[in-house]
Amino acid sequence: MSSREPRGLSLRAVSKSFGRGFKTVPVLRELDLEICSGELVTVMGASGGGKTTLIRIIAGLEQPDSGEITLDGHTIQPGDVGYIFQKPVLYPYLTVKENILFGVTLSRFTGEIDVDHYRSLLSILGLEGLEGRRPNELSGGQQQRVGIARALIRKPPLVLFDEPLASVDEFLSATIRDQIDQLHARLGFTGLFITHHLNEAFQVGQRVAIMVDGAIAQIDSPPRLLENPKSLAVARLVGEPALNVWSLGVDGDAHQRVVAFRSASVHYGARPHANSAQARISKLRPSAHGWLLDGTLEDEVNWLSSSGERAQVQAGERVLLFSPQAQRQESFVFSVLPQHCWIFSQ
Ligand SMILES: Nc1ncnc2c1ncn2[C@@H]1O[C@H](COP(=O)(O)OP(=O)(O)OP(=O)(O)O)[C@@H](O)[C@H]1O
Repeated sequence: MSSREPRGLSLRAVSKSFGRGFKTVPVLRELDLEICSGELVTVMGASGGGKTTLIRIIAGLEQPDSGEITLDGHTIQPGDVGYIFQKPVLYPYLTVKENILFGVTLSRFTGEIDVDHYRSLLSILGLEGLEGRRPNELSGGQQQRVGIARALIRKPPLVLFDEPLASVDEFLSATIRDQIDQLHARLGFTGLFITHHLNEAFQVGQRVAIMVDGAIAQIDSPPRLLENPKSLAVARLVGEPALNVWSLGVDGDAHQRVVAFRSASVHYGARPHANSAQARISKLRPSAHGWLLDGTLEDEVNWLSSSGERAQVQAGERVLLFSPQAQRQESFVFSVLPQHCWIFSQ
């Protein structure tokens, strides 16, 4: 491999549509993604957005219509990939040990069984003592961990996780996430973990790729995604606590402009400030993460950047939102923390 060839997983302009003629549905649209060698990245996106299609294509289970996919500069071979399915696919008549070792004993992957590696997988995944059981004698979470051990037994350089925690509760999910992190630190594989849960996306791996309309809209660390989403679609997907989106009308280029802010950043009882924008609240709706506010801005001057494009409200600047009740109850005033407030043109 020449020094100019990329290390890690590289996807360039990968496209995929399903169906034919008028019924063609584009699922991936010239998707680009670069993952460093040894990095674990989560891909988060809405349900039905194409995440499973993406990793099936990387694994060679589905063919792309166009685009290029390489691992460390080479075409990916079946033996390069460990695949963890949403629902573990275990052989019902084989024991836990036989299921885990199945891949090593297959003739095309013939190799020595690394007993130390096998033992460390059992230990990290909490499967010790269960080796003689069959899948129907295991809980769903234990079956999923057997599936993870089976995918990792050959130490593949690339590991693909297809929403493996979708059907376990949050407590167990947190335990398995921690085990996946330990395995990644120990084995150093390049990994892609797909999910539509924000918690999972933020707690597994180093960076999160946000998938919107069949492409990666932004790839960043969790704090950067929270503080500086590049578009309204990204802000909505990382929008727990709930995101309020208000129209600011149309700009000079006929783009719709909106201001978006998180409910959790709304504070009550703040004092008016010289650098404030005012708004009337027309409706308050409760959500699990705070109030969702419908309203109209009365003074938007301080919300605009000098270029008139998307801007984050300046640090130290206060944005005040007055509720209709304020006229009757003088102290009913909201303020929004500026670092959780953005302007988008779309
Ligand atoms: N083999 C197929 N034939 C036709 N359409 C398909 C096929 N596989 C997937 N699709 C469609 O492609 C779209 C993306 O599906 P995909 O399973 O990749 O999404 P996803 O993001 O993984 O969803 P989820 O999070 O709900 O699992 C869906 O509209 C789905 O119906």
